[in-house]
Amino acid sequence: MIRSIRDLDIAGKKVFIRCDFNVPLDEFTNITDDRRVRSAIPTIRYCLDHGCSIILASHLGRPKGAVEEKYSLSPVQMRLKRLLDKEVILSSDVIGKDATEKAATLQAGEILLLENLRFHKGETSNDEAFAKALADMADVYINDAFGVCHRAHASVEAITHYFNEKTSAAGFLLQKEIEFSRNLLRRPTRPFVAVVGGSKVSGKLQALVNLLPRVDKLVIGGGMAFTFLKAQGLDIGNSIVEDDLLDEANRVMEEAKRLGVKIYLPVDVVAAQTCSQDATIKFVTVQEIPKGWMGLDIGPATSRLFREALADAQTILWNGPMGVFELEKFSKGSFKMSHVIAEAHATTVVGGGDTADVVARAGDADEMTFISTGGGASLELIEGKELPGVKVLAKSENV
Ligand SMILES: Nc1ncnc2c1ncn2[C@@H]1O[C@H](COP(=O)(O)OP(=O)(O)OP(=O)(O)O)[C@@H](O)[C@H]1O
Ligand SMILES: O=C(O)[C@H](O)COP(=O)(O)O
Repeated sequence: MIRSIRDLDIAGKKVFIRCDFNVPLDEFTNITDDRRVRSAIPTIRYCLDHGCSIILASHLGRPKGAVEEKYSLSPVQMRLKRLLDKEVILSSDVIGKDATEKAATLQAGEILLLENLRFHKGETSNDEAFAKALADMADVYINDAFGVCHRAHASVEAITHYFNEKTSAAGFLLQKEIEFSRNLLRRPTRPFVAVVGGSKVSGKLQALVNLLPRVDKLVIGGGMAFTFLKAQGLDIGNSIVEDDLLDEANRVMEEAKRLGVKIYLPVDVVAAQTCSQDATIKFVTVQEIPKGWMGLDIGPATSRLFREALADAQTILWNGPMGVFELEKFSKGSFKMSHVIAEAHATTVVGGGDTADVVARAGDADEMTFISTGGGASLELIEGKELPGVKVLAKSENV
């Protein structure tokens, strides 16, 4: 069991809330799906209702420990202002003079958003000094960032070393996510089919290995598929691939065979020489991707194959788009997948920032049973792993 914000006495306190505001942005840094921001509102409102001053913190994208303007949390600040109908101050640094001064003078009812945590290298290295500097800003720590709970990062893990059971807990979103995944997906109605795609192959391959004993079928599309296709000996041109994971991909396929889990891979793709909206495209089988071309979406035959694979599913878990859906030319496979899952007579669970964006753009959000704000995090939870960010907030006998 996880400690809840409701278990704490937060009245009038300065509360640090770790959120996952890692939202999809377009080329003009407009937020294309604000689900992760909207999902944080109940916890923020609860703190406001209890007379707290609030420090919000999040990462956005994967800057490498230095400031990169395109990853500023400024679009999130604007969206929060609109959703809360309230001023939200954005600090210009993370633990520097601006952030610490603004945090120190924050009054009840005021909200400070720290700049992107990953602008500081201490975040991803789970650095104690960085975590302590964050912790020193507040009296209470709340984790509401389900999407990043699988990362032992400073604002998720090390920071909890500076709080105790009476001053740290999970927010409402984190509690809801954990409850849902644990209750429903540990005892799924069968057939249980997992559909995975996207581009984070290294981050999600291990999750596939652990998912195998739990699922009946595994559908692999998106950028993820090419590591598997290459492992099978196919020439995939310039498609996205992780060459050092070919053996691992083969092991997944062997293990699936041993367990009787059927794996479905693309049979055709939409290929182009460049990943751009004005690129010339070709529909080719996976055996015929021309040299110098790359697969950027699943093709129509694959969409049909995947639809058939899902026809008898009673539980569907989808994580990772089927193609580069951000560009209209390569979005059809992802939208078709969204429609198929939305129409299925099954319990349907969607996870991941971009995957949730696909579902929203396809107009299918209301048809899904549950849309998780976590991608990698929800996969790891469903595999049965203990997430570092959740473990540190476990309820003990004394609370
Ligand atoms: N064939 C492909 N080639 C290159 N990139 C691809 C391909 N298919 C999908 N992608 C990219 O994958 C990205 C999304 O993958 P990702 O694994 O991050 O999914 P997600 O739903 O955001 O999950 P998470 O929340 O864990 O990040 C998109 O930006 C999309 O353009
Ligand atoms: O989008 C996500 O899955 C989370 O925000 C975690 O992001 P990360 O994969 O860059 O750690």
